[in-house]
Amino acid sequence: MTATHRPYRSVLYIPGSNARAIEKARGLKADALILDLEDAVSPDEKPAARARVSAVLSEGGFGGRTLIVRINGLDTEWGRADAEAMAQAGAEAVLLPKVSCPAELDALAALVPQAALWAMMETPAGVLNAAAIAAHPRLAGFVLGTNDLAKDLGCLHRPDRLPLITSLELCLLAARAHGRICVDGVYNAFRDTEGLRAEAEQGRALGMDGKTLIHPAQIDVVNEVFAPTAEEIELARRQIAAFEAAQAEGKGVAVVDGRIVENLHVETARATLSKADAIAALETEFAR
Ligand SMILES: CC(C)(COP(=O)(O)OP(=O)(O)OC[C@H]1O[C@@H](n2cnc3c(N)ncnc32)[C@H](O)[C@@H]1OP(=O)(O)O)[C@@H](O)C(=O)NCCC(=O)NCCSC(=O)C[C@H](O)C(=O)O
Ligand SMILES: [Mg+2]
Repeated sequence: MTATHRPYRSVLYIPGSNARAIEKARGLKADALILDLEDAVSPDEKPAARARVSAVLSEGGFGGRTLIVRINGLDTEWGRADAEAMAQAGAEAVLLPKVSCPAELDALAALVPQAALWAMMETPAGVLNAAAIAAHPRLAGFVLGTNDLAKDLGCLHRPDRLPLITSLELCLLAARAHGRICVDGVYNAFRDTEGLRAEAEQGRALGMDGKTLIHPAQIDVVNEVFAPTAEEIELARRQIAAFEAAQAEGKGVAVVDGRIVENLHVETARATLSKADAIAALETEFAR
């Protein structure tokens, strides 16, 4: 699976300092894992966490899950050593926090020549430069950092996320304009399943590929919310079949359930089926 065809419904942060959580993650049904060296790791623990994450990457054992390492910013005392260690360990993907302009990705790209780059979108400057950041040739995707963003904006954490909507949309627009993945921010109240579901549904409605998570209890809900439903899959199949039948009769438009189906709808239908297939393939790997 290529980076853009992998599912990113559930993207779980794991503190790089927490050996038990890392071990547990090998059996969790998260589509992707972020091994964190930044905010989840205290300054005292950072060198040991870096060494642990390097060792964990060499050991493997994570099946088809995408492994992303969030390093410290390159303007911190740890960032450069993190990046060099991840290059040495052959990390497949590296996530840079608080990206504010593409030049920061250039600096990272030079340090990790083998890795796909991911950018945390979590500062006002970063959001305003989202299009230029998304255009970076090595970028795989955005991860929204809604806690840092709320801090810098000075906005309230509201269930409807109204103060963040413009930023979420700007990042999505930029990501989609350049064919990048866009993963929503975390829901902090990790034992509040209904609150998580509501926020995940909002993210899916906006167009996010998935949601970042902080606790295993959050995985099942977002896997469900960000997967095509059985009804969506069945509708997609009928739309494709009806459009192909219409085309065979020389028509450019079909009608399904009283709604028109044109080639653009068929593109969406095919994307739905391909996402469902990618999820099924990954879930087969989870079951091994
Ligand atoms: C939030 C937690 C501190 C809660 O931890 P804990 O009290 O240990 O939870 P539980 O006892 O319920 O844990 C049950 C078992 O699950 C394992 N566990 C817990 N969390 C994880 C995890 N993230 N990944 C894998 N496994 C996990 C425990 O080890 C228990 O296992 P077992 O003993 O075998 O039963 C904790 O969940 C936590 O630290 N979460 C991650 C926090 C984090 O990564 N924060 C930084 C990322 S969010 C961020 O930075 C936001 C962004 O930048 C922004 O700006 O918005
Ligand atoms: Mg942050």
